Amino acid sequence: MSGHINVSDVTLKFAGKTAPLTVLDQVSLTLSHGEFVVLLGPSGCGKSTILNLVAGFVPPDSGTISCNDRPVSGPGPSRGMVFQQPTLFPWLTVLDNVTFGPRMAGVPRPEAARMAREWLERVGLAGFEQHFPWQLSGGMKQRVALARAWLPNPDILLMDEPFGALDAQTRIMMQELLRDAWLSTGTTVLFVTHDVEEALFLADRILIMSARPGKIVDEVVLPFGQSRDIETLAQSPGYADIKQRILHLVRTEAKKYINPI
Ligand SMILES: Nc1ncnc2c1ncn2[C@@H]1O[C@H](COP(=O)(O)OP(=O)(O)OP(=O)(O)O)[C@@H](O)[C@H]1O
Repeated sequence: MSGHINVSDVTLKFAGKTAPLTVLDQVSLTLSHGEFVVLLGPSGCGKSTILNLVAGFVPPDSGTISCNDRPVSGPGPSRGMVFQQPTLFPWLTVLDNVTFGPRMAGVPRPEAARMAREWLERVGLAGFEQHFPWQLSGGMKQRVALARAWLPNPDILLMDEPFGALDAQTRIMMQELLRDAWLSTGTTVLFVTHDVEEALFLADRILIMSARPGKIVDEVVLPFGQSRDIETLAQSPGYADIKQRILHLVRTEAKKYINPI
């Protein structure tokens, strides 16, 4: 099925100083087509590693990962990735950055440019096609990264704290932009953040991870519906209780780093 992610019993170890470091311990999670799922958990618990596994950048030591019912054996165009740093090519214009992937995949330049202009307009960058990355603010660069990730129409977007480096106001605008784009495309999104309010605005479902070795320890399904207003969401019934529950879960796990059991 398109946009479906299945991570089953995945364990991953990295080489440590003296012994292998178990980063993920029998992690399982499933995302349905079009779902927006946020991973929350203490620093170092393996959130980015889960994205890297689903992206196909690293293989698991054991367990299986499949997307669209096919085993993941490497990166592929059905899975886009957005990082905290926008990683644009500094020597290419905005338009050439956004069309780079499709052009490499053989899409004719005029067709790639037409699609890129559509996406640049959607992310509020019409008129900036010929600018270079150094002429853009951090938020504008991240808009370019969003347009670039969405242009090939991926089934799945993997987002690793994409707004973590932005100021509070820009961050809110980017969250609204992302939610609108997600609602209109139906792309499945797996999103990593440390920000509980960001998770509450964006997600259908929040998965809470334990301290390392990472496991999924809890799941919160958000009852706020599709239509969310970032200014008034906090007044929704249940918001304060859900936020408190999530903060408690995340803080409990984070404290295990400070006071390991
Ligand atoms: N390539 C690697 N080689 C060795 N260790 C690694 C590698 N990548 C990640 N790690 C270790 O694996 C653990 C999990 O890293 P990961 O980046 O997935 O955590 P995270 O939950 O995303 O953290 P943060 O929230 O701080 O970004 C960390 O202890 C990290 O040092």
